[in-house]
Amino acid sequence: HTTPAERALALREEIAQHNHRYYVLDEPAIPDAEYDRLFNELKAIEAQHPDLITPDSPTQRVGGAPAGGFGEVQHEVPMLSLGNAFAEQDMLDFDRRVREGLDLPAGDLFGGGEDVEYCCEPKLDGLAVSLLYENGLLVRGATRGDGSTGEDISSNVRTIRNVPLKLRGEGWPAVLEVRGEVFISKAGFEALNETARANDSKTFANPRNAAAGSLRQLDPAITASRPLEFCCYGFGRVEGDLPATQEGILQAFKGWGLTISRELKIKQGVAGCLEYYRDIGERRAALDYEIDGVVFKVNRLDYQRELGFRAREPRWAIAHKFPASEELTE
Ligand SMILES: Cc1c[n+]2nc(N)[nH]c2nc1OC(C)C
Repeated sequence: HTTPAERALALREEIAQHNHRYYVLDEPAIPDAEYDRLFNELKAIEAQHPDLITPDSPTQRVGGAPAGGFGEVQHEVPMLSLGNAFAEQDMLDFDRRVREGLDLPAGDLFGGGEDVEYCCEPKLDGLAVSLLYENGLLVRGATRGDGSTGEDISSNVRTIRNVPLKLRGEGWPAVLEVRGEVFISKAGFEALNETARANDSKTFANPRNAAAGSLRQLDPAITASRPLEFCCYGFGRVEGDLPATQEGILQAFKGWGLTISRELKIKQGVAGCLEYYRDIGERRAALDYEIDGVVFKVNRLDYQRELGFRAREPRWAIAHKFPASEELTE
């Protein structure tokens, strides 16, 4: 015999597992009807015993609109933008500055220089967002804003289905601020505009605008109706330990139920970065999300700290952008 509290806990865990499989792994294990039955059973128990409702319950994804608009959030660790590389020479200069900044031997025509290891991934064309987890629970979401002050969009980020309300597994820091991109896929964007046309309401110019417009709705139920997704790319405030490399941190995030880029790769030296840039450039049209470049980050965290940030952007990271596309938006 299980008590309502035990049954509610078991259902929360089982539903969280199915959410992870469906929205993060894209490998559902049960038909939607079975999922709905579990969800409705939990809603019924919570209706009879409201004291059993917890913030990480899947029934709490779509809350009420924040009274009086979005509050402000001060970013303890500024959310800076990236420096850009446009031509190959810009990448060579970036890598040289990195190696000089780390006092690594430059080598000569006959080699001998030590390659810096870079963590590479596509630069999603969405909206930078910060998610704050305390003791594994999602407690706040915020936009980048001007990098120091953003908007509190906690009730809206909770509706993004691949954002875990509670981190999975164990070993996560007591305080973990995850940073990443909120975006809408190309397929999600087409479907959204198809629906807008059918309802004679306004269509969106591009997926980035659609994501921004959807995130800044005061009513979370509207946000919840939009096909928003989140992909992590970094971190901000941390109280506790993280792995010693960019790639190790992102793999840890994946183990905690967060989504990272499937295109994440480690490359050696600037030659490896240019190879990655060409490869993603060739496959760009086939990706199901819009990107405006690729991002290279020095993989070792001790090197990142040693290089630090220039006035407004890190010395240890750069976005290598694709030429702006001339074709008109639809
Ligand atoms: C602004 C930004 C944007 N992006 N996008 C990716 N993929 N990585 C990444 N890193 C960023 O900033 C780093 C300094 C963490």
